Amino acid sequence: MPRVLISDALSPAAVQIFKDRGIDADFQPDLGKDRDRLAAVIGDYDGLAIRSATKVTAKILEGAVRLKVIGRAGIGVDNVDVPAATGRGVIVMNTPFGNSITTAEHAIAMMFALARQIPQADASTQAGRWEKNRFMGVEITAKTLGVIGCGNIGAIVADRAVGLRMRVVAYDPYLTPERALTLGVEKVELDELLRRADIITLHVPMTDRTRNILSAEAIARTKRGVRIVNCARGGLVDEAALRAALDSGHVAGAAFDVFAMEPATENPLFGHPNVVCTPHLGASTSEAQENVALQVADQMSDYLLQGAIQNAVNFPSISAEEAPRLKPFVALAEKLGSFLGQLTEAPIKGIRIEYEGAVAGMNTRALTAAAVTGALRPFLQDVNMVSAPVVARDRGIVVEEVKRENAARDYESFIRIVIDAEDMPRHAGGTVFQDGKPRVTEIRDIAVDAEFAPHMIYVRNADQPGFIGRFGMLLGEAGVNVATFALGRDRPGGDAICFVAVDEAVSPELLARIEEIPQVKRARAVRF
Ligand SMILES: NC(=O)c1ccc[n+]([C@@H]2O[C@H](COP(=O)([O-])OP(=O)(O)OC[C@H]3O[C@@H](n4cnc5c(N)ncnc54)[C@H](O)[C@@H]3O)[C@@H](O)[C@H]2O)c1
Ligand SMILES: O=C(O)[C@H](O)COP(=O)(O)O
Repeated sequence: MPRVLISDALSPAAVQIFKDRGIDADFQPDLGKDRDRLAAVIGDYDGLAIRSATKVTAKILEGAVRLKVIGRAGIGVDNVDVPAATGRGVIVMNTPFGNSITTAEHAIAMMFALARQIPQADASTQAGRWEKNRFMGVEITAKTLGVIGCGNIGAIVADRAVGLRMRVVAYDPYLTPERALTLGVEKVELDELLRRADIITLHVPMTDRTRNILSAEAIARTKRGVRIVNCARGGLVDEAALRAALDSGHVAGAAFDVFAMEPATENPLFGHPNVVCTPHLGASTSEAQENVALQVADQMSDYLLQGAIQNAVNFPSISAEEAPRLKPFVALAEKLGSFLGQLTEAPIKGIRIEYEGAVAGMNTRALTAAAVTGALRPFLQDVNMVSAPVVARDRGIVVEEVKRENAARDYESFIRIVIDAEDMPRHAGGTVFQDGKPRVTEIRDIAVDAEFAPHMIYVRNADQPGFIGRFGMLLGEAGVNVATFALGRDRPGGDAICFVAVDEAVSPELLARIEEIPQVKRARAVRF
């Protein structure tokens, strides 16, 4: 039974989903904050379910020997070292929509809190001071809201702001004019947004390009009296520069839910009278937490139990309906890749995967990842479908896909793999029959028909009489039982191949004796 560790404060609904799906879920909501303890136990789990409090570093992943999937019950995966996870073959998935409305509502609430100084007025009133003249607010209506990042959350904020009769300008290089029109927002460049906005709200992910997007220089270009809301990520705004701009009165107020350092116990913004802070509460409603917990538990279970992949940030999706149909072709691609990889002795320069017929319309990215996995595994034991494309890229191996939807052969689907190594190119092809079993149907342009078996012998020989008898005799003398025997040749008396499944591992001595048969050019033991 797969084991999942829940190391953050996910809704307990997730535990029930895992249990119902037959997965052992260990609910330890405070464990994620203790990196040493997490590192000590992570090796026992197949899945890790987190929110933002668990930092999954490369060091923690070093001990994650069983880990197959990290599920983020939420949106941002910047607390996960995704390249390190990918390198170890671990899927990282999130729930990209489950908390969007809730977070957008928090941003709107923060905007109102700033405009009417509600937290400050509340504190003053409850302290017994009736300071009616101290808290003079501003109206939201007809003000210009500048939305930086108009994706899922930014678009909801924009929609709500239009409903509040605000003018909305948005800076997002990926926002299409059609989408802007639908949302009722004006698409502008960042400079124009900074110049025009009365309130700025950030909704971009944290990337190298967005880090410090509101730098000291950018803040200096904003309208005097601007208010700034950040419910996206700490580090998007230069906090020290913002504090200086608040102190000088250039910025009238700031409402922050996220901080450069979290948990934020100290921060340059703290203590300023026009600052409102919440402790990363953007996603914290019962509705959003139930959404993301249920979704992440289902997604993780689908992957651990069926191989279905949804919302992975480091692998293409494979739907639950698609997974069973894809499975035999994944096996075929991996086995063909493995066959050629086992024959390859020189460094691999390129891997080309050709898809013909119905398979060309399937999820070929997953199949290609499987083929590359097979090809690399003879050299790198730990590689899997998640890590293989990255491992190949890092080694300068060019991976290429060719698709022909019209089947050129007798098969409904055909996969051919060509491995270009420094010594020579090698290729083999195969298909999946009705029985769901992958078969190799072509090796070196020679037609053959063989199933894959755990132990096989591959022989290249001259098509001359006497070979099969001697070969069979050697196997018999060595006590090796033959399970299946497939032969092929390019023409009578030409090049021939022989692909034989045997019941046990083949010794190097037996292979050497096979290679001594006069017709044999090459004999190799291969395993699947
Ligand atoms: N405070 C919270 O609790 C909370 C909750 C949920 C999400 N978030 C954060 O909110 C942010 C937005 O989430 P989302 O779901 O809307 O993401 P999203 O991917 O749907 O939208 C992000 C948008 O930013 C745009 N973008 C990317 N780079 C940009 C750049 N350099 N300049 C301008 N725009 C750029 C993208 O085109 C995209 O439209 C993320 O950082 C997420 O982690 C915070
Ligand atoms: O990216 C997110 O989904 C938010 O930052 C929410 O984080 P949380 O799950 O830790 O509240």
